[in-house]
Amino acid sequence: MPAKIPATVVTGFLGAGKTTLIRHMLANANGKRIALIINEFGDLGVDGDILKGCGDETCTEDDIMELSNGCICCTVADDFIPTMQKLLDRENVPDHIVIETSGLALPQPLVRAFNWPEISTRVTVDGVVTVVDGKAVSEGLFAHNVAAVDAQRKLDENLDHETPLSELFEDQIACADMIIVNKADLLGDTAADALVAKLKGEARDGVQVVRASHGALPIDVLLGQGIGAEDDLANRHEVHHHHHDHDDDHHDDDPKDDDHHHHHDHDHDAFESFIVSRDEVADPKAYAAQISDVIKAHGILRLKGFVAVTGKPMRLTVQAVGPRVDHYFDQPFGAAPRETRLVVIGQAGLDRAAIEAALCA
Ligand SMILES: Nc1nc2c(ncn2[C@@H]2O[C@H](COP(=O)(O)OP(=O)(O)OP(=O)(O)O)[C@@H](O)[C@H]2O)c(=O)[nH]1
Repeated sequence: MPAKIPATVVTGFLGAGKTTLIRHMLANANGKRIALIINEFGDLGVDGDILKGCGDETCTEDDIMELSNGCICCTVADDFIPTMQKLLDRENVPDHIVIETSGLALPQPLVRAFNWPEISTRVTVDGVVTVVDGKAVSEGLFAHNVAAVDAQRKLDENLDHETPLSELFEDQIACADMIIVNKADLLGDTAADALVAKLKGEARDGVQVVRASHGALPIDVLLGQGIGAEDDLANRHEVHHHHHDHDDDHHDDDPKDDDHHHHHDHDHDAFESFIVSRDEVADPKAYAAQISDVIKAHGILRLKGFVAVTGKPMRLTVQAVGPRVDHYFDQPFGAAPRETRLVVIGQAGLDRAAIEAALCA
């Protein structure tokens, strides 16, 4: 039987730096043929576009597959498994598969999907890499947004009850084989070391915790862990499910049963996303400041997309994680329509009309 193809799952909260890390990895692939599967939250394929537009010969459009919007654990049969099969049936099979989950995904259901008979004999989970926004986490947040997290806490009657954000974060840590404390450039050495030590204490035994800036890590550190995570699910507790569902002892490896069982254990409605379109923008710097104000006023967790700037053939890529807004011209619009489109992601209950109005002003 041919050796199984290794697949690495890259997970981590919204804006932690998953796409940046993958981009660095592709640019330094040393001839390894890597196929990518991307699962984004929000209908606008920003991460896919950024990766396809990066110009590295190692990431051609052919090697990037996007899962349709949605929660992986509920679309395994319709979306993930067929996508994997397509990839595995190619003549030119990849050396390695990298899967970027949405920042709001629980990694466990995805790892569990590797036990489905349709793919279990042909691929294995090489390892789960969890990217952490070091700056946000060392400030006591898992998203760089005090207002949103505080608002959520206030809604909680029982102080001990975890917020959906911290549940996600804990699940992503509990499933990790390697934790990347990213954005180390924004932390002092002392704070970075303290966070590494703290996460080492929280992670399972033997989990590596490493620091990085802009996801710059050697490919040999990230890939080739050889863990076989799908055989080790029982050790990757889903914090949320254990605490809140005491009848749940279904942590065996029957994938279909488990998938069904978890179908609605987590609340998809806890988060929402929509796209805002507008006409051209005159001044990129002023518009970035405007976006930052809107984010603060409305507790938006993540905002990203492309902006058409008057007189510029290049598109302006906008990336906001909490109130910190990055913007840069990355490439010409090319065949894509010359328009401004931004995806807004936040906890449910965003004031869409007001946000649209403020972003279009
Ligand atoms: N200062 C700093 N910024 C970073 C670093 N890594 C990523 N960023 C920036 O953080 C923003 C989000 O990075 P992405 O790589 O898109 O994050 P992501 O985890 O893929 O985001 P989602 O897919 O939306 O969950 C971008 O503006 C990046 O340039 C880092 O190490 N340091």
